[in-house]
Amino acid sequence: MESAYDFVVVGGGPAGCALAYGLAHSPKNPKVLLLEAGGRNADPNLRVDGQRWLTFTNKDLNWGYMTTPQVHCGNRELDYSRGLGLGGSSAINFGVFSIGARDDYEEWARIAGDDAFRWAPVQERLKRLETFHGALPTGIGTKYASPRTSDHGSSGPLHVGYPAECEADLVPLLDAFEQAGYPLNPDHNSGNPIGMSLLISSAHKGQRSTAQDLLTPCPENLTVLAEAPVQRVLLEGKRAIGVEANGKAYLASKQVILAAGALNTPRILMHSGIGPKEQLEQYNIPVVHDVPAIGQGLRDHAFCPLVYTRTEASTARHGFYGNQAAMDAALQEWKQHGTGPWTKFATTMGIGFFKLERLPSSDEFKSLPEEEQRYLNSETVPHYEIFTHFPIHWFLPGFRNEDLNYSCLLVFLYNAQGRGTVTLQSSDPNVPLLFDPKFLEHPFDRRSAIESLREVLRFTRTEAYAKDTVSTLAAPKSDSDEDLLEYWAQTIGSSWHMTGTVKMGKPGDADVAVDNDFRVVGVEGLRVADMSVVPVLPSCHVQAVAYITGAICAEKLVKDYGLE
Ligand SMILES: Cc1cc2nc3c(=O)[nH]c(=O)nc-3n(C[C@H](O)[C@H](O)[C@H](O)COP(=O)(O)OP(=O)(O)OC[C@H]3O[C@@H](n4cnc5c(N)ncnc54)[C@H](O)[C@@H]3O)c2cc1C
Repeated sequence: MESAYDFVVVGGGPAGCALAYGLAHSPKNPKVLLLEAGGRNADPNLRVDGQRWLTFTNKDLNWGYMTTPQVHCGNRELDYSRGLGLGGSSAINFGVFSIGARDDYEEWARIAGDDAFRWAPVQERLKRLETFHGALPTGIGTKYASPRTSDHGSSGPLHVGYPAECEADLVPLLDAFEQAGYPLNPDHNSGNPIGMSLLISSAHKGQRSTAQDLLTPCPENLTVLAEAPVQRVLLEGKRAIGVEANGKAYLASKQVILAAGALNTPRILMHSGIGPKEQLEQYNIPVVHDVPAIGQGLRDHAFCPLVYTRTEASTARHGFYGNQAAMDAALQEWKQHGTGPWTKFATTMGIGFFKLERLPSSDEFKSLPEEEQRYLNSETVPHYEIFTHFPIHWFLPGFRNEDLNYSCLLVFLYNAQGRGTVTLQSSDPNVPLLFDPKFLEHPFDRRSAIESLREVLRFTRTEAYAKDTVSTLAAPKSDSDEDLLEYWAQTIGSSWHMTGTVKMGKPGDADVAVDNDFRVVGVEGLRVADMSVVPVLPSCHVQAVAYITGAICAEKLVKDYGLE
């Protein structure tokens, strides 16, 4: 059978779209097919900036995954959402656009043995990806944000930046952090995220940006097929020749690249006979190549909330969220003009990345491998994150109208040392894998959780913050180790930053599934380019890393096939 395409890309998330974009726009115009399991996501009303927190509740746009019961989190099964449809998880995510620490990329380059992943070339690629809108929201001075033009792009397909307006209590809160000893950082996307910053979002002029924006306009040599869930890779011996989606074959003369995300790419590989031999045999899947690492290196960030009601004078949230008519009118305004309160409330917040002074002297830290200690001690790698203004009233069942003047601080647990798994549970390729992130299983993760929450509690008790607090809605009973850990266990959520299930590394390393050219070990013509391969857990909300992953893979393919 003749191949209609040079490249077949599976999955239309940030990585898949960046990859298809890079290939299709290369000078020799190769024929590229992008297959996406979900729909086209064409409805502009899914892009309301202030409603970015709710899109994932739309069942048609979400694979609807849950974790297995988390042993260290009260055996709770946690939401493990993944985006379904063009844009992938970027179409349902919360719009935080953060790129991480330059030392993350230096570490990636070290692990992979390839300078392509170092910070300097990565920053140049990020600049090509974005159009950064750096005008500050009304009332925000350059003290709070002053990004340098040289750190940002001005003509990429993804529009990111600050909104035109922000909530009344944002500046006072940033001031409170500064007064409490947390330094301000003028730009969390400069390569050094340490400090408290004004959030940059994947949104512009009240409208969310998603990976779909990379496909618009769509070049003639790129074919995008929606509603095409791929079940397996088609192989001749150990060479990939195409993929099968709902009984139809799509052949690639050059390469098949899987970009179905960290939870679904391993599923396609395993059902193609590529993965841990014992698991495949247990489900009667003929083994093509035994790759024990596939599905073994799952990492993720987790978070927990602190919530306080605040004085009426300090926030305007009740007046908006407590008034359905005001929200409906605001939606009409957004639909007609793209402006109004839905472009202001919960569209920018404070985002802070910090070191924990006490962590490096803990036994749990000192027990880590030396390389990991060195990485965690490097200048730009934070130990935890604080995120302000999260609209938690939408997520806490029974949240009372009268409590809507509140402040919510999220504490994010970084650098998880636990390694979770994604494993087969059926021989049917349409059945999801089992997802076990093993939250709080590793002693370091528990120590880090305790110390970060203790630190944020300390902040809430400082005069600068506490003066506007009326009552506590959600917080640990005390700051003893036991109470802090128990609070994490009862309130923990995934940040949906799943990473590392088809890990990249140097061939021969036991935990490696792809080499630094994204090639699946032991199989020809097959690459993986999405968050599955990333061998570090980046110090950020990771969509930017997914875009970069797709972009780097495209660059390497363009070079390999002489498409420049
Ligand atoms: C609720 C939520 C909130 C988040 N918030 C943020 C945030 O604020 N900021 C941030 O940076 N990150 C956030 N993330 C994470 C971020 O969106 C993801 O890390 C990123 O989108 C991953 O990109 P990816 O390309 O690897 O995979 P995905 O975005 O998951 O894309 C994979 C694509 O492949 C498709 N696919 C899967 N299986 C198949 C198949 N068999 N055949 C064909 N297609 C298939 C999927 O439908 C999907 O479109 C959030 C994620 C979620 C779910």
